[in-house]
Amino acid sequence: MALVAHIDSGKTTLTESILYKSSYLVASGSVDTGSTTTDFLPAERERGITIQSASIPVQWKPWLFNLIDTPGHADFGMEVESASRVVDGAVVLIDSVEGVEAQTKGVWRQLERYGVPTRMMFLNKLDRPGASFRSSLLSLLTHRFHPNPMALTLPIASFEPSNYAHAEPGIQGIVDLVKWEVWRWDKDDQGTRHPLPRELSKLQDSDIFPSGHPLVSHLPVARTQLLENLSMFSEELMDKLLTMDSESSSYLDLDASHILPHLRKCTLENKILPVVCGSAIRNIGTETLMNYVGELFASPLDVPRDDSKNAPLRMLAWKVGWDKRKGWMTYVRVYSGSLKKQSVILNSTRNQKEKVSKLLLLYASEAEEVDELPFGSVGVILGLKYTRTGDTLVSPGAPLSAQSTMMNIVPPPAVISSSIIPNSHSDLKPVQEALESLSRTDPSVRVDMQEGQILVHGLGALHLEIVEGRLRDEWQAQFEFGKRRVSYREGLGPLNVNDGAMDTVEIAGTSASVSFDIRTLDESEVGNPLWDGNIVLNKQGKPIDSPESNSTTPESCIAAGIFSALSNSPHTSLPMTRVHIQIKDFFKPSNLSILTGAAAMVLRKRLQNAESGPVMEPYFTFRVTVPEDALGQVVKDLTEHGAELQDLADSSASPEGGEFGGYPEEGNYIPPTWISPSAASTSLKGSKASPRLKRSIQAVAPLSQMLDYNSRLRALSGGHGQFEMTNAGFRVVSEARKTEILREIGRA
Ligand SMILES: Nc1nc2c(ncn2[C@@H]2O[C@H](COP(=O)(O)OP(=O)(O)OP(=O)(O)O)[C@@H](O)[C@H]2O)c(=O)[nH]1
Repeated sequence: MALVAHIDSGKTTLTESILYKSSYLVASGSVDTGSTTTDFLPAERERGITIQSASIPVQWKPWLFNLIDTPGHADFGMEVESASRVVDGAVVLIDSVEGVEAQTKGVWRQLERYGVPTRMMFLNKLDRPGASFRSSLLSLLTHRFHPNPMALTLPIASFEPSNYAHAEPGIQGIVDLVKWEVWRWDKDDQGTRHPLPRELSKLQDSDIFPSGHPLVSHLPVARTQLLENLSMFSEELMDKLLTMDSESSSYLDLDASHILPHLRKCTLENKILPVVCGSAIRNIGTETLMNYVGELFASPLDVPRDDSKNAPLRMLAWKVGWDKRKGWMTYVRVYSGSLKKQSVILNSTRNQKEKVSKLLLLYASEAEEVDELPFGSVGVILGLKYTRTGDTLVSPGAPLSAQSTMMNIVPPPAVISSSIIPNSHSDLKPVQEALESLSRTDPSVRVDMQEGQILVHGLGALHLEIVEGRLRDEWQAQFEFGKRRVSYREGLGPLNVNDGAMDTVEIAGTSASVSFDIRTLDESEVGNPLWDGNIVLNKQGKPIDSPESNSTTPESCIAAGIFSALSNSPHTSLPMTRVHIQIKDFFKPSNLSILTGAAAMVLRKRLQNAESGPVMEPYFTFRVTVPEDALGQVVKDLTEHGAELQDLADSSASPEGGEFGGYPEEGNYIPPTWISPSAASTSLKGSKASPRLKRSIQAVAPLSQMLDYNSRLRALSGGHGQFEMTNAGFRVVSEARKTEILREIGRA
């Protein structure tokens, strides 16, 4: 199970709270004092952000979870990508002051891409002034997360009725609408549980809510709506409700045991999106969340796979780490069979045998050595030398059918690069080795040589900063970092040559022949705008994912040549993207290894003969929040830097459901605004222009124009502006901009 969300939504804080509640920690740590369990890299503790995802086994009641805390910053998106590939469930956190944010959508897309079977939303930070349960729930509809978000719990802002009238912010308790109980936190972080009466009259007289408390009359309405909405997806529940009298009982006497099986089925079938709430920092709502994760999420047994405990061993390496003392650490999820220590396994992606030395279960930075990793577990293998993220591992004797590789984990595109200059000649080799090791632990870091210079490519400016720090701290490399440069791409230009002709080249006296079909990818084949790459197919039309380090078949040798030629266009030396190539035919030479060079030469010649293609540059979506009085200046600066404005909003305005493009509110229970009274107080502010009122702007801009945006925004807003950015994909540039780019890279 993974916790995923936009940066700063509280994932690490919630992880601490879960560990604390599951008795793993004596007292929960804090990101604000740098004492958390999962953020253990020095850079994570210094900055209070998660950079690498950490996996911890957690025993919660009868359930055993592997909890993965992932980074929220888009620059570390590779970690979410890998986690999404291996989990059966994800809890998506939302900061209830902000609602759905840019990266919430980013991680949601990643969960969808890998088909994570079960998901739940946790509306966090309800203790904060300005938090709104209603607006956050509505933002799930407006942003089209799910047509049926279903609130299973509601926040109790206060047990004192008059606080609702005076718009006192906060959260003191939670109502569980399914289990029909109230959780109450007085001062400490231990909540007490109180079952609610099953009869309306008793509910009104109960001593849980003092008389006049607005929730007393609202809760039966909320439960009735929840059950009626759920019954739309379950005939059995509907039949049951029809036999009950909703007027007199409001379905209050229906026990949770009659509701949970329907909730679980609808969650597994993705018909509803369960929503719970709380405040991670105060340990409010953690237990209810974990109970629902246990009760509703898919277990490895629910997910339809033909694998099982007794099937042959099959694992996916979802992350590779490096530790000074332990060496290479390969994080795996065991999909079938079980793995014993001191055994030999086969990396079926690379066709390479590997020796397992030790097996570990990790508790963030602490490790426990075990003899076996059973089916369903997430653990670490020590001793593997060749395995990389995304590789499939099986037992060497496994039947061929079990050796097929699983869906690969594809790193998001690199958009920024920097040159690395070793301090002296003797530092060159250690720097290269450090880079090789680092890119093995983080496949979203790519390294190449261009005109004698080492270039390191990453997902954003912060990513490169972390790379720089890790090279120095973890590998003690001695180097200087050059100027950061945006990464550009070239597409395929019109082809001039006779398509598909067999080209023969001679290398070292041996001749080899290859032919390809080449074309530009269609829009429909690109699919996700963030996708960046080429499609290479073998003769039978099967995709070849990435160049293998030690190619053994003629076609993998040819593919290695294709990838090498595409990494560097003959026109601009930029990497080529969105090219579709199929190997059409080849003549196998006596020496296989020359096929790689031959394929690269043939392809390069074809590309040279083609006209030069469109140049593309990375665009980012910027969400900028500034005081009203700085708005004009900030907008002007954005437009001057080539940004396209998408949205201007009063940042305190709550998104209304049913907005253009959103899912309709009908058929959903949407609580009233007063449920979180602090939100009511915020919306009373009105929209009169005031220098304190914050406004937010959303714009899409070329990254190249925004590298110094941090300092620019500081100057424009007197230090009161904030922004966040997410990758919006590569876009084709105008002819004028192409000339500028070619000049910048020294090709004009
Ligand atoms: N008021 C309030 N603050 C919270 C809550 N949960 C987390 N925070 C604070 O929000 C900030 C971010 O919390 P983190 O737990 O680091 O968030 P994160 O989502 O793990 O952040 P990244 O991993 O960097 O994406 C910290 O200052 C926390 O103390 C909450 O429930 N209420």
